[in-house]
Amino acid sequence: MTQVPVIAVVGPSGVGKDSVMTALATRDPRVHLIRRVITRPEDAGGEAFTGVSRQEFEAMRAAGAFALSWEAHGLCYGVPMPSEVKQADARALLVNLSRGVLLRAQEVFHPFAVLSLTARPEVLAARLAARGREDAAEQARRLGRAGMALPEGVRRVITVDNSGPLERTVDAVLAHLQRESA
Ligand SMILES: Nc1ncnc2c1ncn2[C@@H]1O[C@H](COP(=O)(O)OP(=O)(O)O)[C@@H](O)[C@H]1O
Ligand SMILES: O=P(O)(O)OC[C@H]1O[C@H](OP(=O)(O)OP(=O)(O)O)[C@H](O)[C@@H]1O
Repeated sequence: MTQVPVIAVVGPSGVGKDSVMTALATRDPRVHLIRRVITRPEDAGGEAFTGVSRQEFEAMRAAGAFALSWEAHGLCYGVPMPSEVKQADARALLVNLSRGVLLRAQEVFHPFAVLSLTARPEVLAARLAARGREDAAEQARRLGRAGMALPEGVRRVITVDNSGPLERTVDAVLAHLQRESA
C-alpha cells in the first residue's frame, strides 16, 4: 500500500519517458523516481536503475522483492514497493512501466495514475537513432510496438504529447498534476 500517488509513465520506446521523468524530478524535488531493477548492463546509460543478472533477478522475484515485474525487449524488469522513506515528503512517485502491466499496477498501487506520453512516429524514429542505445534492428523492432494501445480498464490516464520541447512537456504535466491534486 502506498500513500503517495504512484504515476506510471508509459509510451513507445523513444517517446521520452526517462527524459520527462528526470526533468520532472529536477523541476520539482517532491517528485521522486522509483528505481527499477533490470537485467541490463548498468553502463547502458539512461535512467538510474539497478542492473542484475537473470539469475539474480529470478532470486529477487522469488524472494518477493518486487511489487511488479515483467519481461520486455528480452529484458526482465522489477519494481519494488516504495518504502516509507521513499514516500516521505514526496508528492508523487514516478515509475516507467510497460503498457502491458498497467491493470496489475492499478491493483498494486493506490493512489495510481498513468501518464501516457505520445510523439509523432517520425519523432520516435529520430530519437531512437539519436539515443543510439540499441542497434538499428532493435530500434526497428521497438518502433513496431509504438502503436500498442493501453489496455481497457485503466482508470486514470493523463495523455501528453512529447513531440515538442521537453520543457513544454514538463510544464503540461505539472499543470495536470496541479489540477489533479487541487
Ligand atoms: N522533448 C524532447 N525533445 C527532444 N529530445 C527528446 C525529448 N524527449 C526525449 N528526447 C530524447 O529522445 C531520446 C529518447 O528519450 P528517452 O527518455 O530515452 O525515451 P524512452 O525512455 O521513452 O525510451 C533520448 O535521446 C532523449 O534525450
Ligand atoms: O510494453 P511497452 O509499453 O512497449 O514497454 C516495453 C518496455 O519499454 C520500457 O522499458 P525501457 O524504458 O527500458 O525501454 P525504452 O527506453 O525503449 O522505452 C517499459 O518500461 C517496458 O519495460
